[in-house]
Amino acid sequence: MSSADNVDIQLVDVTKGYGNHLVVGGINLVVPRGEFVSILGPSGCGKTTTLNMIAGFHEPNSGEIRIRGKNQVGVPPEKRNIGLVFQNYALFPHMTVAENVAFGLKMKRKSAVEIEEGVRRALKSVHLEGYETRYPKELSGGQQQRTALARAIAPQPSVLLLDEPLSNLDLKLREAMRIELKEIQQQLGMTFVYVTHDQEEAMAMSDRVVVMSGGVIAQEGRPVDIYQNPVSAFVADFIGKSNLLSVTKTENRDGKLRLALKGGPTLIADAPQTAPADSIALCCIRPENVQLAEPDESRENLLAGRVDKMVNLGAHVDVWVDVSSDCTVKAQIPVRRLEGVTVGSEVKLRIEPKAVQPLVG
Ligand SMILES: Nc1ncnc2c1ncn2[C@@H]1O[C@H](COP(=O)(O)OP(=O)(O)OP(=O)(O)O)[C@@H](O)[C@H]1O
Repeated sequence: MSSADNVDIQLVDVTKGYGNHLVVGGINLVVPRGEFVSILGPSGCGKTTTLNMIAGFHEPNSGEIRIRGKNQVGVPPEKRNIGLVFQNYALFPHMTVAENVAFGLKMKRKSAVEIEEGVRRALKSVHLEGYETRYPKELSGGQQQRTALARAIAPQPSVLLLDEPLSNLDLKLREAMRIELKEIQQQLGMTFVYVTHDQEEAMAMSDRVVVMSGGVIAQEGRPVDIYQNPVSAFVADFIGKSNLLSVTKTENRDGKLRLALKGGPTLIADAPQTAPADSIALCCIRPENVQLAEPDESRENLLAGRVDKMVNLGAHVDVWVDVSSDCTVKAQIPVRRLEGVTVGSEVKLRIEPKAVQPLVG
């Protein structure tokens, strides 16, 4: 945990409800300075409500929101030293790019020289030098979003809050902007809190991902850790692709966790065990961690089965293998490894114990 003076945002037991509907159910979060944090979750899980409370548009029912150590409850948005880039936070159409970017600096009553310098610096950060005199309608979607970003960062806020800022852009531009946003954030060294329902976006840009479900934090951590060690079926399913296989019996023998899958086959799991053996109801295996074994291979964690379905996706093939009448495992196999394998083939799958993640139901 970072020391207190290195923390930009802290949420302490924050709750928010509308009528008797609790939409944020007691959130604790610490965002250190310079971190890119994504709040990720399905529609309605409370992401925007959480961001709006940090911004000051909504007050929490209970708990504290601290920015750089100071409780912000009761402090209006314009006094919070935050920048905002929201999907619907449109540019002023009657103002040029430079005037849009100057807006926040003017509100802060900066001098003409400071405004000019601030606009120049912000436009340089987002690679829009030369566009100063254009109007928003003369810009592409990506350029408009970069202008909105420049407008938000020009007053040099402590923290930038972004709510689905890329969702109106087409896929190609969205992917390009992900890389650009991350680079800009790193160059500025500014704290970014980014709300999205797009797990790829969150994984690609964030230092840390906070997964929300039903108004609470389901898991938080580095993208790689969340991907490799989801703590629940919800997180495993929401982040990336996964096999979620039913476990009928769990046994801890010789220091190894043995999971009996529905229909008979057993897998050994070598993953941090976060729950008692008898509460484990599922295991998560990522399809890319399932390999084709040699026919004569003999070792632990081999599953024999019959190919049920194959979908060729170019570089790899998704292969569904029935390993019992009640259990199908999906594997992602490089095309070159699949010679001679067709639907109906008998195959053997190999899954490393560290790729088997036990989960409670
Ligand atoms: N002003 C309001 N009055 C009543 N209910 C609200 C209000 N604002 C949000 N809600 C409810 O709170 C819940 C969380 O909404 P929120 O916008 O935070 O979700 P979200 O995770 O950001 O979803 P999305 O990705 O769809 O924007 C939803 O069930 C929503 O209907």
